[in-house]
Amino acid sequence: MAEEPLRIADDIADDDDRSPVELAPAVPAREVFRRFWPWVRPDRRWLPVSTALMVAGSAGEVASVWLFKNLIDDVLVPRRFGAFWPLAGAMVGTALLSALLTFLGQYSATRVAERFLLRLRTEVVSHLHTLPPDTLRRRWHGDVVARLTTDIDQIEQLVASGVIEAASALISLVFFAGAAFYLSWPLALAAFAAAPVFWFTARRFGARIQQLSREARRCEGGVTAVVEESLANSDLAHAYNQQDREVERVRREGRSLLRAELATARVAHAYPPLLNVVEVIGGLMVVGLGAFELTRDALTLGGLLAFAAFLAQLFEPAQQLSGLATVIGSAGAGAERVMELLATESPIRDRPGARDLEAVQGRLSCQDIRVSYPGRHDRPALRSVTFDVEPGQVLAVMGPSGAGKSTLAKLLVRFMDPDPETGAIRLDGVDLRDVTAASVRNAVTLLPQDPHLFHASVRDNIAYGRPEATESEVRQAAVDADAHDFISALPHGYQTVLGEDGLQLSGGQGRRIAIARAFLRATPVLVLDEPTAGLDAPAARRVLDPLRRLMAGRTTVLITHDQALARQADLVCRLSADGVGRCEHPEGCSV
Ligand SMILES: Nc1ncnc2c1ncn2[C@@H]1O[C@H](COP(=O)(O)OP(=O)(O)OP(=O)(O)O)[C@@H](O)[C@H]1O
Repeated sequence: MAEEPLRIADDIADDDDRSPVELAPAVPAREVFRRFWPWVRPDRRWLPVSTALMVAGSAGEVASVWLFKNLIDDVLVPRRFGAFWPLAGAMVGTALLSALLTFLGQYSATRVAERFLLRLRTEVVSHLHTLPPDTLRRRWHGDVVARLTTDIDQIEQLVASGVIEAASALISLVFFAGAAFYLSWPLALAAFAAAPVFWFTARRFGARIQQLSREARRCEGGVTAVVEESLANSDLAHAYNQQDREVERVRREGRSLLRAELATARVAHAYPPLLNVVEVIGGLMVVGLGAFELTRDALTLGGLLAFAAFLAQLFEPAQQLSGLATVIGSAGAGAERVMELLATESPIRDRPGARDLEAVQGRLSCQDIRVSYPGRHDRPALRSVTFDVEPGQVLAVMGPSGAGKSTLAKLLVRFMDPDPETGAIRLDGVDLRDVTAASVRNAVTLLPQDPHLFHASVRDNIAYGRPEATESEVRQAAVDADAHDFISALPHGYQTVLGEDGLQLSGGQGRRIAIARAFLRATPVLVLDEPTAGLDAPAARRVLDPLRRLMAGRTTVLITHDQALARQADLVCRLSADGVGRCEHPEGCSV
């Protein structure tokens, strides 16, 4: 599902030279509004308020220009200085009021825009967190980050600030145009002859910009993804002397982005100067006609200058409105990518009416399950796996690489479910598919190989699964995990922020933090995925003691390659290379 839009586009691309983005369907503005309006809705009352304030600011500008006309006609031309002071006072007052209203309008528009961004970004992130890790891993993280930043920004520029700007530009346009017509309708008609040219160019340019900016956004996602992956694997790049290759990878993606951005810039930056040419021609026509009107006394000098000022003011909202085509184009491109993220569904969904698992004892059974990854139904990762583990017993799971051990761990925390129409995994006799995934995860703690340390204090890292834990509970968990001594020796003890000032823990210390985290959760079932893998013998020994304490009295599924560790288990499940499970007592008698 997640990959679908690109896959479809790739298929088409086989017999077409255009890029996938050019071929993917554009999202029309109406659809962008329909999909993203719910995140604007809580602030919808502010849209007219911001628009009204900005329009009032524009009205103030109209009034200022009108006062300027009076200044010329009543003070400068007749050389009557007496009328200057009241006019000057009125002009300053109007300018101040107009500045205040414009400020308030723009501030409230920014507030609406930022609150929209906050809501939508949080919603997309919360949707991403409904997806199991495998579904997320299938995507480039950098590309997801680009969708959460640039693409969401572009949607905002249409559905929140775009609405306010368009409405206030439209109303300002009416104000300035009304004032211009009031001053001299023949001049105004001449000036407005340029309007169809604006409209036509806006449409042509808008469509092209939409197409180009979609390609640019796709390339930007690629750059972010490669930079992120490259930095995340920097130790490998250094160790294998592949830094230049990593730089080249980023440069290659960057070149595609450069090409796409330049193509967009050629169109987007050609547009305003072209409009300026139209503006100059329109202005000259007005001056020529204005001079004619002056000679036949149909217009005063102040009137002509005020007219020119209105016209200049009018071009800004006109340009804003025609720039809307660009905004619509970019928002359509961003919307397509964000909608695709939101449409990615989790393969793990609670059944309607699924209840919570409660008061779990820890009797774990697995009956003849088969498990396949998406698109690999012909080659199941696990099949015919059966075992029964009583509360408090330890089941060691062994098997060669690729046999399906980690897949079994994923099933036990419901990152995946067994294939439909096959057996079930039961906890205290309840099929895990019949209860909520959250309650399964409340009963089962997974200790993955990677301790997953966050850039946060040691205390917060330990309390990750129970943020409300008291300081003494956190400390006790660290003591139980044999981590208290090295934590106390850190510069700020439990408040030391990991990763800050280059502070890294050793592999064994990291594991013990993770064990402390598991102690604090204190669930009846544990899944340990190769808890000593990657550690040297002394570090592994330091991890084993706290692990034994952790496992005591808890049903434990222990994935391991270590024969010595497996011998201490109550049961052993051996998975063959093709994912078939066979269970036995450690001594070799079949269960
Ligand atoms: N996300 C995935 N998508 C598709 N196939 C997968 C995925 N994860 C694992 N597999 C496949 O499922 C099979 C079992 O993988 P799994 O990771 O469970 O093996 P394992 O026994 O844990 O291996 P190892 O000891 O090397 O960690 C392998 O053939 C693997 O290629």
